[in-house]
Amino acid sequence: MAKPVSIEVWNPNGKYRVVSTKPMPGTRWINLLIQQDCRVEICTQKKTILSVEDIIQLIGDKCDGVIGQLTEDWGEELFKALSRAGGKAFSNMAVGYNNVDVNVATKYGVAVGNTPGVLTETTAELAASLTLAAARRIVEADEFMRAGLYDGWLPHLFVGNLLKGQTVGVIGAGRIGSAYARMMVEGFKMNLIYFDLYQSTRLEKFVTAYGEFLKANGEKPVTWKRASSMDEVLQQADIISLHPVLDKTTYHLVNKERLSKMKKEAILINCSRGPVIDEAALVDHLRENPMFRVGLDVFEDEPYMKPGLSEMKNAIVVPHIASASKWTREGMATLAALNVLGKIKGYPVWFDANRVEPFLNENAPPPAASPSIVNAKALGLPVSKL
Ligand SMILES: NC(=O)c1ccc[n+]([C@@H]2O[C@H](COP(=O)([O-])OP(=O)(O)OC[C@H]3O[C@@H](n4cnc5c(N)ncnc54)[C@H](O)[C@@H]3O)[C@@H](O)[C@H]2O)c1
Ligand SMILES: O=C(O)[C@H](O)CO
Repeated sequence: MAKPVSIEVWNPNGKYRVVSTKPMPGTRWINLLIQQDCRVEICTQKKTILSVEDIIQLIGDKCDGVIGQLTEDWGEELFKALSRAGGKAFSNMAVGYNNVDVNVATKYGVAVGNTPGVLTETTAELAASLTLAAARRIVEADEFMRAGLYDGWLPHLFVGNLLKGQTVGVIGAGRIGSAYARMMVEGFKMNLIYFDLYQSTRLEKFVTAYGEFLKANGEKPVTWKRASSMDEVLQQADIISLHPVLDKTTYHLVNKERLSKMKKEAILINCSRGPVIDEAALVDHLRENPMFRVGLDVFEDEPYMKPGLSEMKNAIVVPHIASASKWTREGMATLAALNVLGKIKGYPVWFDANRVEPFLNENAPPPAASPSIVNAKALGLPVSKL
């Protein structure tokens, strides 16, 4: 029998019981739920990753909806428990939902929400930060300084890579991949090569227009290319940033063979999901190719790193913080809460999950809709443009 989990309760007399498996940033999300007659219970247990048993306890006998986290395993057991408690809504506080078995949720009639859009720029900015940190060896140089090793300027000290004029490769040019591509192209005048299952016409138009602007100003224009295979990106790019969803097609997308196709001095960035890279193969590659560098926000077996990774000087590692800006995290909490609230209240689903701004405006009430429900079609939920 699992130990009881500690909770904090808001609006105890609310009609609908909504559980959040973690305290989330800001208070707007709590207020929005309370205003719509919800009793909000927040798990305050000092345990980073809750087990399935912990969450079943939190769900209890009566629960209308749950806001959960990407560290939780939302499959048969949890959706069964939620459905048994009368629950009809779940939302991840994340855009990625590879921790959720959506088919199982649909089977139990539970809507599954996620939080796209609000984290696009914040996540792309972290990918850009890792790119710069890796290119200019900032973490190594910082450690060197703090260790008291600096005894004067030297021509060879921490020489890194210039980005201007080099080629940035993006795998998965969706919301975040495209935002990152624009930052690198516009900010550092890099040429773009990308691979995605779909064409990103907006991104291509952006690079073309910026190239024309540069040309008109007497500068070398930037260029773009849509690669016909991922290997083309790996072979041609100097910087490669991974932004696909994690699913069966992207598991170990970057493996030993693909690493060997990349330039010896390339930089690989991953702010998508850890299992997109075969991390053990990456450690070997880093060991054998000291000029190859990586910037990683995500890991295959989070919270752990594969043996050897933490010792590699040519790796920069941060703990899954890509969406960690205050505005974004508060916005994610709001979108997740509104996903759950919308289903509970019987509201329709918002017509475009990418246009979430009306839900984030603190000075106006949000639309009466769920911002983003990934199984809306399968559940036959109505769609609305309000
Ligand atoms: N590190 C973090 O904190 C963090 C933050 C936000 C998102 N993410 C991750 O980033 C992912 C992408 O988010 P998004 O909002 O840009 O999603 P998105 O759906 O807009 O973009 C994903 C893109 O990947 C492409 N894709 C899918 N399979 C592919 C394949 N096999 N090869 C190449 N491209 C493929 C899709 O066509 C799509 O364009 C999320 O699913 C999540 O896992 C991580
Ligand atoms: O998928 C997501 O949203 C991230 O991993 C956390 O922001």
